[in-house]
Order: sequence, then structure tokens, then C-alpha cells
Amino acid sequence: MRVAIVGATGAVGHELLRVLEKSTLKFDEVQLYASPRSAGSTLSFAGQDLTVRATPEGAIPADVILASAGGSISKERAPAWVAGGAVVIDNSSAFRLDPQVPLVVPEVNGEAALSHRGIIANPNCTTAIAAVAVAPLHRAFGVRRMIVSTYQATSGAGQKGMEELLTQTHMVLHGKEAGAEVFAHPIPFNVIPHIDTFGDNGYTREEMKVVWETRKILGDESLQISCTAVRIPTLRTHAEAITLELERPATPEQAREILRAAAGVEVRDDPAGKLYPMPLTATGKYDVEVGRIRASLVFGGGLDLFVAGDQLLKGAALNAVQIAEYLQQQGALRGRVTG
Ligand SMILES: NC(=O)C1=CN([C@@H]2O[C@H](COP(=O)(O)OP(=O)(O)OC[C@H]3O[C@@H](n4cnc5c(N)ncnc54)[C@H](OP(=O)(O)O)[C@@H]3O)[C@@H](O)[C@H]2O)C=CC1
Ligand SMILES: N[C@@H](CC(=O)OP(=O)(O)O)C(=O)O
Repeated sequence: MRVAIVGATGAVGHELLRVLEKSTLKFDEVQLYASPRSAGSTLSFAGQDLTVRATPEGAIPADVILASAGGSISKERAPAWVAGGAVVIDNSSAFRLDPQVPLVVPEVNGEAALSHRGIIANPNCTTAIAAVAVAPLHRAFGVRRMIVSTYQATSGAGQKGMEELLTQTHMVLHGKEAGAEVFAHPIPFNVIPHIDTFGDNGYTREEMKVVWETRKILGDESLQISCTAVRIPTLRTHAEAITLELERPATPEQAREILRAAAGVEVRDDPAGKLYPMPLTATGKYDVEVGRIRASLVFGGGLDLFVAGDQLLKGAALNAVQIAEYLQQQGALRGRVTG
């Protein structure tokens, strides 16, 4: 059973290595791939230095490929990886809306992964985090309309996003003018309501991914969803304010009870004790923090909540490894462990 990580040197790739170290997935070998510029460098895995190789054009000799090298690499090469016999779990947006490709959050629709034809898509990070919190409420009360406002960390734009926050903050603190390369404007001491490109309807692609992908994951095309996605000057972990209009009225206490029993959720909801979801407390956690649960003042019987989830983990690396673990538990992976 051979696992390959394509994009191992990136922000998601680093987390894939850490998550795999702790994973219940059984495997004999991990192979690391990135761009040709990283070939020959090493990354540590379980106390060993593993050499990074240039991602080949054709097949990769692995049973499971965890891909996080961007949409164009996945689009161009995943068909050859599948033809070579691998199951590809792809972190990019390349295949997410393809009707032949399952889009999976294991706590929500794990069984969808079993219908794959070689490629399984990992959702957009903002979407995955929201889905973990909203799916149990949707099952219990039926979500009719959902309004999301996001507070997204700079690492959502990869390693270079984090570097821009750190270097530009240093510059501002030393009296220099901050520039902007990764983001549309200087990110220190700012919030930027612009993630990805704007579409004809005035929403960004990031915002529309939340709409399209949430519907696909929850299997409900009738869900009405609107999102405003905003980049903020944090390093890691996305937070989201979510308003839900429900078919069957829910009290905050009923919602807390449902969420306490839900997989992948940590209810963190004691405002009097200053306990609520925040990037600082959710970073590095596998569970998505959910709190500030209250009755909506706008939608009778509806709810307002605040969530924070480590987007490099549940929004990417962790979710991908959980999909592989699920497939292995179901006996649906080709590779057998020999070691
Ligand atoms: N960051 C996030 O929060 C999330 C990211 N994703 C998705 O995961 C993917 C990776 O994102 P992220 O880790 O943030 O990005 P990074 O920019 O941090 O890393 C990109 C990785 O891709 C590799 N790469 C770049 N070009 C090539 C190439 N031509 N051939 C092979 N490998 C290449 C890089 O290698 P090298 O170091 O050699 O350049 C690096 O390992 C993207 O598709 C992104 O949309 C999904 C959910 C969340
Ligand atoms: N768009 C996310 C990260 C990301 O890479 O998303 P996607 O995988 O949908 O392109 C962010 O910037 O926070």
C-alpha cells in the first residue's frame, strides 16, 4: 500500500504529512512529489527524511494519491494517475462539480466516496468547515436558507499568503508602505472582501463555491445559499458567521444538543465564560468549533452561529486523509499493507 503526496512542499502538503503520521491509515510507503524546483529537497516524515521528487507527467507508482498541487496540475495529470491504477483524492477545485466525481466530507456523505471512478474531490475549505457544522442541523431541522459571512486566513492562499502577511506586517511596523502581491490589497491591519475572481453576478468564485459545493455535499439542490467571503490578517483557520432559516423551528439548546453528538464538531459556546470559536483556539484542531448559537432575530425558529475550523486540516489535509481511511475501512482500496 503506497501513498503519494503531490504538492508535498506546500501549505496543504505539510499538513498532509503531519496528519498521515497520526492517521489510522495503514500503508507501507509514502512518496513525495512537488514541482521540479523542489526535487531533491527533503521533508521529515515519522522521524525520517524523505526526498521530494519532481511530479512525473505520467503514472505515479502509488495506490492512493493525495493531490495538492493546484487545479491545473490535477486537471492535466490526474487522468494518467488513475489510468496507472491509483485512487486520487484531490484537494483542488478541478473536479469538484463533475457529476462523475464524488465531493466528500466523511462525517456528512462518506458513503459517496464509494461510488468513485478513480477521483474523489475534497471540498473548498470554507465549504467543508461549514458543512461539518450545518449538516447535522440540516438533518434535524431542514435548512431552507443559509447566509454565510467568512473571515478567511492568509494561508488559504498557500505558503505565499502567510509569507505576505508576515513580511508586509513587518514592513508596516517599521514605517514602510506595504505592497500587495498575493492579495488584491495590503493585508496587514486590513480586511479584503475579495477572494478569487468576481463573476457576472457580483459574487466571487470563492463565494459561489460555497453555494455550489454545499448543495452537492448535502445532496440538496433546493438549498438557498448566499456567501460573502473576506480575507483577514490571520495566519491560519477560517471563521464563518452562519445564519440558518429552518423548515422545523429549533431552539439554541436543541441545536447544541444535536451538535454535541455530531462527529467532527466541538461545541464551544459559553459567552459568559468568554468561550466561543476563534482561530487561535481552533488552529491545529481536527474538530470544527461551533458556538455563539442563538435564535435568529430575522428568521423565526432559525439560528445564528459562529464557526472556526482549521482550513489546512478539516478544509484540506485532514479531510483528504479521512477519505482514504474511510475507503480502507470499507475494503475499497486496492493497495494491501505488506509491512
Ligand atoms: N491553502 C488552503 O487553505 C487550501 C488549499 N486547497 C487547495 O490545495 C492545493 C494546494 O494549496 P496550497 O498547499 O495552499 O498551495 P501552496 O502554494 O502552498 O503549495 C503548492 C504546492 O504545489 C506544488 N506545485 C506547484 N507547481 C507545481 C508543478 N508544476 N508540478 C508539481 N507540483 C507543483 C508546489 O511545489 P513547489 O514547492 O515545488 O513549488 C507546492 O508543493 C490548491 O489546489 C488549493 O486550491 C484546498 C483547500 C484549502
Ligand atoms: N480559496 C481558499 C483556499 C483554496 O485553495 O480554495 P480552493 O481549493 O477552493 O481553490 C482560500 O483562499 O481561503
